Amino acid sequence: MAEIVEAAVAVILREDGKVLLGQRPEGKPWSGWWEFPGGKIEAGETPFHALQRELQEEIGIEAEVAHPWITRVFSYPDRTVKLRFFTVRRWHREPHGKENQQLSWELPAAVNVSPMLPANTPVLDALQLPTAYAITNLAEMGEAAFFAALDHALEQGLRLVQVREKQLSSDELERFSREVVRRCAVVGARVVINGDIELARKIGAAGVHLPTAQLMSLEAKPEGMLCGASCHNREELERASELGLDYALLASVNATKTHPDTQPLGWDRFAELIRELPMPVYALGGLAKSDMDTAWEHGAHGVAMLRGIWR
Ligand SMILES: Nc1nc2c([nH]c(=O)n2[C@H]2C[C@H](O)[C@@H](COP(=O)(O)OP(=O)(O)OP(=O)(O)O)O2)c(=O)[nH]1
Repeated sequence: MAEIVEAAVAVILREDGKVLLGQRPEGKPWSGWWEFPGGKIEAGETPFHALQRELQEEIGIEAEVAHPWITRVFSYPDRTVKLRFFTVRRWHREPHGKENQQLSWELPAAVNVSPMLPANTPVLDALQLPTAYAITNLAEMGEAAFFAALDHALEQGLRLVQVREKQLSSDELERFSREVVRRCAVVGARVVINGDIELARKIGAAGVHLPTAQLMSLEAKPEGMLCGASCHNREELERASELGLDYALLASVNATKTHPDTQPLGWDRFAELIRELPMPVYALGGLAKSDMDTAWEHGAHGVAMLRGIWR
């Protein structure tokens, strides 16, 4: 079996949404290709220490905090790499190329430098998922209050919404979903439809969100659309990873009104369950935007909300 190289890699995120990319210097394999700053984890080093050392050596910064994010395994012709990604939102000093390499701040949705190391393409897709994820709550709010809250949340920056309204007839669901898609499109927000791949395609939604039963029975990820799933345990998360889904929701972090009898996971169990997964995972269950930092600290991509977002 080919050697497995483990690396610690930093997604350094600026407040304007841009991430820092660097060009691999002369003399290294794949020189000239663009990558996230980082490098090999040496014997005896933790991933976090390797990250700090590489950031210091390559770009002269110190991460103030670095949160574990996703872990991706990729096979190059000569080696397999296991890339442990961290997000870094606060750091000390200004990054500069200490190895004479070019650096560039880029929007994940519109990267202007190339070529990118091939392992990183899905990572740029994952970075286009916003950190706040909303689930519709028409059932409890009624249409007028819901649409007012949706418009307000979109104005405040919401960019990803799941339509989940199990009480509606199929006609009502189509009508409601079309209206959500229409309002979201105005600001470029994406919509996923719970459980209905056909409806998602028919109305031009960005994708579909699979309830757990559908996740476990589906044989392949639906093509050409954003696709996530609801998970409650490691087995379901691994299924989502095998299918190559774009994200997962893991519930329930706290006790919720919708599922009062379910034993909540709590943050430590949440962090344990999502370790080393290749796709971003949102924390769900009794959470609000104010829980974002705690979610990041525990490895989540962000927070999914059914009630907390509409207040
Ligand atoms: N740093 C980094 N490495 C990546 C990324 N994507 C990706 O496939 N890789 C691969 C390239 C390498 O095979 C491996 C990381 O090793 P590296 O060559 O950057 O590590 P290093 O700086 O410690 O290298 P070296 O001087 O010891 O040769 O992971 C990425 O975004 N950043």
